[in-house]
Amino acid sequence: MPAPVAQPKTLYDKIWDDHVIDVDENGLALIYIDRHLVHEVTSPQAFEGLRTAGRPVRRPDCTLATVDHNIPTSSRKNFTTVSDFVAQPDSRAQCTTLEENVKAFGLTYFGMTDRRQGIVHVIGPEEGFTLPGITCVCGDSHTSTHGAFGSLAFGIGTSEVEHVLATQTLLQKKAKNMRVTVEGTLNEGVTSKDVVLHIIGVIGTAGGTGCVIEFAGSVVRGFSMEARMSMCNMSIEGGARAGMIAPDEITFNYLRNRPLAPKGEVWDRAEAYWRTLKTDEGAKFDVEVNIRAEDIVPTVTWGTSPQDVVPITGKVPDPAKYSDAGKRAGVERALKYMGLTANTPMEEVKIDKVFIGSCTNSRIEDLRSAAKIVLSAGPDAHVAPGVYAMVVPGSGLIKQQAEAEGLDAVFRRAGFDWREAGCSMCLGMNEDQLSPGERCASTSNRNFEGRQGPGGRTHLLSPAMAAAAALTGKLTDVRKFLGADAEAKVASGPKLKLASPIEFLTDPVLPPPEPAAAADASAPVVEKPLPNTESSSKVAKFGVLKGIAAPLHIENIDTDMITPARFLKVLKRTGLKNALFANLRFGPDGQPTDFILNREPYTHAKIIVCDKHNFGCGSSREHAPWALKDFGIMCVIAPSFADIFKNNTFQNGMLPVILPTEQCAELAEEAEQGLELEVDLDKQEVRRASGKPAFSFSVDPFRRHCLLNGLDDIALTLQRAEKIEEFEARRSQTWPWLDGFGYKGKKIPVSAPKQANKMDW
Ligand SMILES: CC(C)[C@H](C(=O)O)[C@@H](O)C(=O)O
Ligand code: SF4
Repeated sequence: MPAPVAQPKTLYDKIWDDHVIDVDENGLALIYIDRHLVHEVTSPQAFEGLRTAGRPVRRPDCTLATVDHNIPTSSRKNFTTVSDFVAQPDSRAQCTTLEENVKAFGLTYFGMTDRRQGIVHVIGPEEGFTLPGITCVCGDSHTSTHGAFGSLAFGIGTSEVEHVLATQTLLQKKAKNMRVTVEGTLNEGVTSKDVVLHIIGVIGTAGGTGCVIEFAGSVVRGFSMEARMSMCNMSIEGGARAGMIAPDEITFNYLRNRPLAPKGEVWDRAEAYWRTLKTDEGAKFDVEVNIRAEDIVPTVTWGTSPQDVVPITGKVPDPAKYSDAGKRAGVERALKYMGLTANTPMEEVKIDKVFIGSCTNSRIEDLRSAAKIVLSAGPDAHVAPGVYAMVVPGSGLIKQQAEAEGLDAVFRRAGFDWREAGCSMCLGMNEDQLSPGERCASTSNRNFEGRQGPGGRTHLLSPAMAAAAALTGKLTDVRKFLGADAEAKVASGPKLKLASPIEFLTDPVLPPPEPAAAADASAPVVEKPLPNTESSSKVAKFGVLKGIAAPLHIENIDTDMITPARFLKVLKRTGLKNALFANLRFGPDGQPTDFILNREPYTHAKIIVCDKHNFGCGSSREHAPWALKDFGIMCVIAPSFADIFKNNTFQNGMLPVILPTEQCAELAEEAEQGLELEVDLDKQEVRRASGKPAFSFSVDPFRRHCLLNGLDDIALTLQRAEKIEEFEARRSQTWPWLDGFGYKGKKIPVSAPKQANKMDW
């Protein structure tokens, strides 16, 4: 008999197949996780869960933690301890809690006195912790960034963080394959940020829902790793949990000699494997999108969703031109929030602040490209009067490299504020925030209502465009700063010395730990690798839910809207009742508005019915379902959900129900009349008080089983310990470089040997 012909596979298929430990009859797979990044906001409840259940972290060698979201970006010159330095009590509590947890569980941690500290999605690649062919997760939606290395990287909620800490695995259904190909030649002034904003404008914020996107084509192949990271970073803004790019020479050159990348013979073996990681000829994609590079011009957003993009040469859209009433209402709402008038040329939009930073655009090339614009405006270039512009490098090492190159001096001389590494004004969990009504040109990734501070208005753009806006005081076509004249000014400006990042990655790396190494002695109870298979967290059973349903008619309800950033500073899963839709429910004076959940009978709502798509998009914050639950809402009915949010609701014993838009609209209408609904999970139907026929829905069989019986995922997974161990043995044989090694136990001082005089710590 002839041997069966192997089906051509996509890059995603290959990585997926290499990580499946076990699959059930419904296609739910248990997959192994190679790399886990941890930060202070989404981990406290997960560590608490481990403690309560007496479980250790299964693979400290594959886990890396840092603080980024909450920390101040002011000078650390007088830094002594986190407790002294972080003034805001809730932020401080999250930072010190992470410090206690990494100590107790024996994890590698880049804290605030470590120059490797930085945004979690910047430090992973920088250190070589992120590698091709791996699975990589973090309690953060922009984990998609790491897909730029040809890895399967995606954000998870806090319950899943706990699952990974305890088991180094996750339960996943395979996603669909989507390919976005960008071919042609890019126009002058167009960067990967413009490309990805353009793509999101084409596919929409739900375009990639349920998919893993592979970015392909000559334009993507020509991009540096930094540019690729900016693209994959924003896959989540296109609805896809993960985006990826096949590894190639550019990837290998970036990784070679990084502290945590394999070395010597192991590198050769790894590289040979990495070279097989590309989509086979003839492999099938469920969705294909083709983009012409020539169609892209420098791009900005005008509204409150990342899909609200427009070329900088364009105008604020006119709601009157939308025939669909729902779309028209959406545009009107966004323009009102943004304080914009229809048909205003984008270049006439004045700004108050500029933010150059975030996990999308805070890497060395981003800073270089912004600095080049400043230089191209000549020696007298200065931030426009009345504008405040800040530059926040993505990590301490990037800051150091930028200072060695002289970029900080370029920015400072022109009146930019040069800060310390962190998430900063991307989401304003620290002091770096917009005031109500302020308008910001921002290199970050989200322009949701209130994203950079309540009432703040965000326009997303590239670092070069942000620098141009800072100098003119309004959104500006960066091409005005390009050309021969500009080049001449750059050439006659201060001489910048291009440095290699490797010069700064000089910290010693420890050898791999012994195979069975457990967490250090101060860790709680760590005897056996998989000790507790008893159900620990008592998830309440979901049977029939009867009650008032609150109708919502908003498209793309994002998790920033459900739970604004200032409420993420909790250490528990509870206490979030007032966080729910806080910016809509309470006015600036703190008084309740007439938002639906403040009105009777909806103050007692147990269900939300939304008749618009993409409920729960954006951030992976599990605080969104926690806030809903605290309010008393255990079920959300909508035509579609963002993937991470949907998962997070299940993890909390809540039920997301998907029904066709017309049925949601019918239910919303009954909800408007104050009629109750009855959601029956066992029968999978929604019954109506109006007596009209019930609507049927379907839920993944495993999720349904867990909800009906109140089962805990972690305990169920730990029952498969033997299979996990078998996989790990095979993994050590086949991909030995994946058994982590690194800095554990070594504290690296902030001052660098070479640039000590240049540091501002
Ligand atoms: C805090 C975290 C859960 C969140 C995310 O998942 O994206 C944050 O990084 C954000 O950008 O909103
Ligand atoms: S999107 Fe912003 S807040 Fe979220 S990880 Fe990136 S920099 Fe931090």
